[in-house]
Amino acid sequence: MSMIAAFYGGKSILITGATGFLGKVLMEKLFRTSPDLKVIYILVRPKAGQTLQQRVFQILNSKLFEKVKEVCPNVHEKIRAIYADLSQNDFGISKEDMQELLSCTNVIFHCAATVRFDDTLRHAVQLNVTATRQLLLMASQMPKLEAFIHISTAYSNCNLKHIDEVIYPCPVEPKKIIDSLEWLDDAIIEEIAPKLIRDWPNIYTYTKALGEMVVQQESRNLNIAIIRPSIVGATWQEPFPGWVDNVNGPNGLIIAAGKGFLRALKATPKAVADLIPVDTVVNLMLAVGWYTAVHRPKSTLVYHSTSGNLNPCNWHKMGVQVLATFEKIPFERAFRRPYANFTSNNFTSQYWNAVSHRAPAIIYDCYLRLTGRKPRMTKLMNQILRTASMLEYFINRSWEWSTYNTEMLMSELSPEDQRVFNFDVRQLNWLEYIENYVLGVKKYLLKEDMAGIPEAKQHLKRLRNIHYLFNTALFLIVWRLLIARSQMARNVWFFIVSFCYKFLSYFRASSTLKV
Ligand SMILES: CCCCCCCCCCCCCCCCCCCCCCCCCC(=O)SCCNC(=O)CCNC(=O)[C@H](O)C(C)(C)COP(=O)(O)OP(=O)(O)OC[C@H]1O[C@@H](n2cnc3c(N)ncnc32)[C@H](O)[C@@H]1OP(=O)(O)O
Ligand SMILES: NC(=O)C1=CN([C@@H]2O[C@H](COP(=O)(O)OP(=O)(O)OC[C@H]3O[C@@H](n4cnc5c(N)ncnc54)[C@H](OP(=O)(O)O)[C@@H]3O)[C@@H](O)[C@H]2O)C=CC1
Repeated sequence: MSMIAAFYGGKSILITGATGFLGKVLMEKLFRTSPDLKVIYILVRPKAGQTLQQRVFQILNSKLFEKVKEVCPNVHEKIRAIYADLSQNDFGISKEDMQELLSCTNVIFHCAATVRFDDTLRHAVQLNVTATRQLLLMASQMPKLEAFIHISTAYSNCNLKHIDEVIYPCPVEPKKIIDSLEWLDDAIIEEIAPKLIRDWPNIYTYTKALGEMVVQQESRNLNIAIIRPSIVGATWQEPFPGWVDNVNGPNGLIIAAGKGFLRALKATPKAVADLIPVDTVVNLMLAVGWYTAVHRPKSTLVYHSTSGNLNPCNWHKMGVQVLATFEKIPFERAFRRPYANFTSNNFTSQYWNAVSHRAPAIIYDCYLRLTGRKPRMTKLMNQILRTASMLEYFINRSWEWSTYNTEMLMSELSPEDQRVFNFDVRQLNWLEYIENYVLGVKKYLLKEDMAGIPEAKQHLKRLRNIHYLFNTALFLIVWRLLIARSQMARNVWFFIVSFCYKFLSYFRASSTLKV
């Protein structure tokens, strides 16, 4: 019998960010392993014209929840969506709902955040810092609360090279920043933002570091733990391999590479690609929830959910495997044949951007214009290059995250729990994982049918022939121009032709002699 699964039985669990990538996988696993849990409260806002109920309905009827419906047929009754907008000071939760949350909640998983790297400082502080403080305040009024699990990121201290499982202080107190944002206007805030974030690469990682500090300062006598995942990728095993549902992190780049738009990346091939499967993160979260509630550690423990120091894989190996999978399982209607150049050199990267990205986009747009259609490739390419440049910081460096607490927790689990809530990334086979990942991107993000693979392969062959034809034509044109204009080129040309002629004559003569 799994102790962790039994712990969540009969519990009321509050999840923020349940409609996000991590949140959905967390709910799925909870329902599947502890179908006897009492209720999961999720804080949701209406979005894209959908009401809360429509959003929940859509999640529960997605492929991700297929297995859940078998083990927990009344899952609809066990999920209670509560209107909340975390960017409002009091979350906008109604009095009755708040009363119910305060009196019933046993465990909180705080996943909600803005994960955009380019968000405004005001919005990012509101969500990643102020909302965390507000939630902690709510938690302090919950008499039945047993554990509060805060999800941060392994990159919250990416200005350091070696990162321990401790909370590092930020140069400016979060409270001071929250207070000053109340009276400063937006223009001034954006002006001071670069000075505030100092050596953090973006507002996201900076505000996540502030969020951790808030957790430390406002923890009161709560049982709190912080989990820091690195780059969260598709599912490894559960509920099935390769599930993904957004274009964040590597996903968008895999699409761009598979469709042949992105053929070069400024990346350091030997740098560690610290990917961690989303189901591994979720298993750790549930184990931490149990451990924090049952063992009540004296201080706030931080757990790293990273792969680099236990089972490292570098960007080169990852890239090669991604490309190998594109060969076997190509994406449909590719713009060019997938190919990728990883270079850490600035000049080479600029060169590849010009030759492999911008030039083909301009040529294609000319073709669209000539055929009376609206040009769109340059715009799309600029968007991809902007995204790639925002991720560059993370693919050109390696970090060392210590994992003492995570390993300690692993050793505390019973063999059954180690199996059901497996977060031992040493067991991960990267080649198999990456293949399933790319397949998952094709199936669940691009919604492409496997039946289309022969046609996709045929299309890639056509692209290869066009590529050869184009290169040959280009070579001949350049050569023709050179010969017309330069005596030196003419001399080289005559030298090559006479050399070939002499070689052929010699070959013919020697074969006649043998006969
Ligand atoms: C020998 C060698 C062989 C080599 C072989 C090589 C083989 C080839 C290899 C192939 C690659 C394999 C390796 C990959 C490396 C991965 C590195 C990952 C590092 C991740 C580090 C993460 C660390 C931190 C982890 C964390 O802790 S947290 C979570 C991380 N947080 C994020 O990942 C948010 C980032 N994103 C944004 O911050 C915003 O996206 C923003 C970027 C500002 C744009 O912003 P904007 O321009 O406004 O654009 P959007 O409105 O967002 O989107 C506008 C349109 O672009 C689309 N689109 C959004 N995104 C992406 C995206 N990525 N990629 C592509 N498209 C995207 C969206 O669908 C929309 O399309 P549409 O709807 O218009 O059709
Ligand atoms: N993905 C990754 O690579 C990594 C993620 N993390 C951390 O994991 C956590 C979850 O990330 P992930 O699932 O990937 O992110 P997503 O962007 O997929 O999910 C974010 C969640 O936060 C919710 N949210 C955002 N703004 C509000 C708001 N104003 N009110 C209510 N809810 C809101 C979103 O709701 P809605 O659907 O309405 O937008 C969504 O449910 C975050 O804390 C992130 O920092 C850490 C490391 C890596």
